[in-house]
Amino acid sequence: MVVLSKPAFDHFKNCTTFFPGIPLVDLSRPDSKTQLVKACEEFGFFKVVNHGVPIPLIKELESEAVRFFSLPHSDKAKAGPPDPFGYGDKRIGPNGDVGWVEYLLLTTNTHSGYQKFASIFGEAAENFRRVVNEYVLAVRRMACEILEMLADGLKIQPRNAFSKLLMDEKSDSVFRLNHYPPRPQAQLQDQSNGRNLIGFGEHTDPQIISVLRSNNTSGLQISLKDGSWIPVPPDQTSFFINVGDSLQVMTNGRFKSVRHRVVANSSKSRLSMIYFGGPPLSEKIAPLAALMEGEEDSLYKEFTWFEYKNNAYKTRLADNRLGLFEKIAAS
Ligand SMILES: C=C1C[C@]23C[C@@]1(O)CC[C@H]2[C@@]12CC[C@H](O)[C@@](C)(C(=O)O1)[C@H]2[C@@H]3C(=O)O
Ligand SMILES: O=C(O)CCC(=O)C(=O)O
Ligand SMILES: [Fe+2]
Repeated sequence: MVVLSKPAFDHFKNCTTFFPGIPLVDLSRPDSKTQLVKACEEFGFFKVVNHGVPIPLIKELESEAVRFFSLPHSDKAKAGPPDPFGYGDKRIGPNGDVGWVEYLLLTTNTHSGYQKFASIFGEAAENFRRVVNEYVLAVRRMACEILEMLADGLKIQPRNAFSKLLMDEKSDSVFRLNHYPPRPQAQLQDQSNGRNLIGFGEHTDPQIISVLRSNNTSGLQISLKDGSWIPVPPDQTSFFINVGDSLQVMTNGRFKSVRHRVVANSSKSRLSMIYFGGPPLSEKIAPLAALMEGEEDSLYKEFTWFEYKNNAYKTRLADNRLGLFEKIAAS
């Protein structure tokens, strides 16, 4: 007889639909575009292998991040508070969200995110900046390939309809390093309340696409349509891809932006690095005409990425940010 641990039992008890597992897409396979479309429609989330991002580059960035987060708190705090860029500790965003996490948030299209960093960390910042830049270029290339395969899979012309927004020199993309310290010993011992320590509260990402890589510590979970939470087994040599709110709108709801969160229940620290590929601020976010069938209406009112982002920063993490822009209000 198979005996499930309590968390595993609770997980299956709460699931009302059969979940076949996190979709895995091998980007080198000829049929990957079909699998990508299916994963974006069903979950808005999938894992990719054969991604072409060099493992030594990933490891180099990880070492830099570990070095930064190992500094005394008073040193790291000099690169904060986040405005929204810079070093942050526990507070996420401007509206009262907190998590068991410290982070560094950087913009990828100007050097402004590094300015306070550089003035504090001197030469060490230079190497850090070089590695972040190389890494961001590599993951952006992969994100663009995925977006082009998705355009092919959806039979959209031109195939760079999505990816050109990330390649635009004014693309408003963001890069984030999250460090979740090990759960405090006292809470590890107190298993009786069974409560999760929230590392990063549930939310959807506002941008087009997010590319996440973590070390081998678990914690990330995605929400299925029935509201159940599925743990994502970590894999440090693969990437996890999220559909963001903007891609949901551009596909008129065909692709779903996935709700996700991080629980920090581990005795090991979790380190994640996420590239959020966004459009230029002036870009109009609307369903692509090539995708609209027959008399199909847009599910969303028109807005620019500037308007969406501006509103996002007035919301709490768990809020449904797309609700305000839906033509028929969400129930
Ligand atoms: C609570 C917040 C943090 C966030 C801005 C917001 O007001 C709502 C969206 C949040 C989010 C989630 C995905 C990314 O981590 C992020 C950088 C983003 O673009 O939107 C964060 C924002 C943040 O941490 O500044
Ligand atoms: O750190 C993680 O694994 C995910 C964090 C996340 O979802 C985010 O920063 O938007
Ligand atoms: Fe996220």
